[in-house]
Amino acid sequence: MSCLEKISVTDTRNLVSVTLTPSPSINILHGVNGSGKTSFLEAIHLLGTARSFRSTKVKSVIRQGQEACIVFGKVGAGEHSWALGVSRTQDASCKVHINGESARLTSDLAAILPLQVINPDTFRLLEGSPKDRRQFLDWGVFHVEHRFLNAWKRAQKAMKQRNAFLRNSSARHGKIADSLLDVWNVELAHSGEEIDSYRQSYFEKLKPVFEETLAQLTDLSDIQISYTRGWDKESSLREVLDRSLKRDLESGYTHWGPHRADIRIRHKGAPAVESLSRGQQKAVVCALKLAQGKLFSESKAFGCVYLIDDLPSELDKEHRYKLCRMLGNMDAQVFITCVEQGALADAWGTDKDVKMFHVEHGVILEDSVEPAAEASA
Ligand SMILES: Nc1ncnc2c1ncn2[C@@H]1O[C@H](COP(=O)(O)OP(=O)(O)OP(=O)(O)O)[C@@H](O)[C@H]1O
Repeated sequence: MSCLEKISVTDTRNLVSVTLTPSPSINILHGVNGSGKTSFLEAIHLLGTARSFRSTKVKSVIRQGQEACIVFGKVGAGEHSWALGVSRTQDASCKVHINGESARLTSDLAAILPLQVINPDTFRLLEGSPKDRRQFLDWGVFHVEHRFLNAWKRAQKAMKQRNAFLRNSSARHGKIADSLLDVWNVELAHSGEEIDSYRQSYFEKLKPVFEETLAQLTDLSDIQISYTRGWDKESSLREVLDRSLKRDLESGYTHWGPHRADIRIRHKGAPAVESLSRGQQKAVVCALKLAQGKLFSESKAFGCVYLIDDLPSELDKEHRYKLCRMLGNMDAQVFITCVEQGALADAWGTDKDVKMFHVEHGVILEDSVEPAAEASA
């Protein structure tokens, strides 16, 4: 599995200077509200993506009064090991180092430290916009299909150019304009079909794993998930782009394409968000995230790292413990936050390497091992 063997965090929210040696399996961070638990997960996220999962404004992540936040980590995956370093400064600049060398692409970080986040935002998979579900889907596709990123970039570029053309009425006349539009239509149609084929084949693998995971987690039945590609399933994207040109010109943007893909999640035929309780919704979104982690580790020689903020919230004891055991059985390193130390204390058997950390005013200390346990060790 991909495993964070050591991490040092400096000036990230209320964490002044924290160094931890986590368990390769389960790590629990407990402490009262505002102590710095989520900030620690955020620091791991910075290390794996150079971004926060809480805010698009990097300034809010840097400790007040400081110039930069810095996170270092040592990551082991199979036989390989990497030293990662990420720093973000007040002027929004970003420095990424991989094994001492400066790296340009944050996608390089994501490939080394693949992260799965489960937090209150994860509910957006049900209640959010198609963009949230596309991002979820594309995380999986990106990690299993290396050609996806290139196709995605090509589609983004072609879409941007096509939309600029649609909006610019003075540039829309004459033969040159027609041939330019044709170039972008061809490029968008080509890359869009390619993206769809990767998404479709990933979704076909994800669906049964999701259904099996959900059945293990809850007795909820009648949940259906389906993939829609973003344009009429009977026609090629090229045909659809040509057909919708008049409408696209009127509104100044491209109506159909891979940017409209979505995953539909329904319960008894209606949108799941409308009929499921909050706890049932959490079970569904957790099953989606767990399924994605399982597929990931099947396709790679290593598993991903889970960041789970406030695991106990919304779940009763039975579902909480089921989720914990399923996480424990996965090929994954897990970081969980909770308020009460006892909330998850006996969720795993003694065979699991569980480390508990107490978080208080931005200081994180590993819980001392019970004297009795020490004596018998
Ligand atoms: N840029 C910053 N500089 C310094 N402190 C900050 C900054 N941003 C947030 N804080 C403070 O950091 C503390 C830690 O917040 P965090 O969200 O990590 O707490 P938490 O332990 O996850 O709490 P909860 O259980 O309520 O989710 C809070 O007291 C917050 O006010």
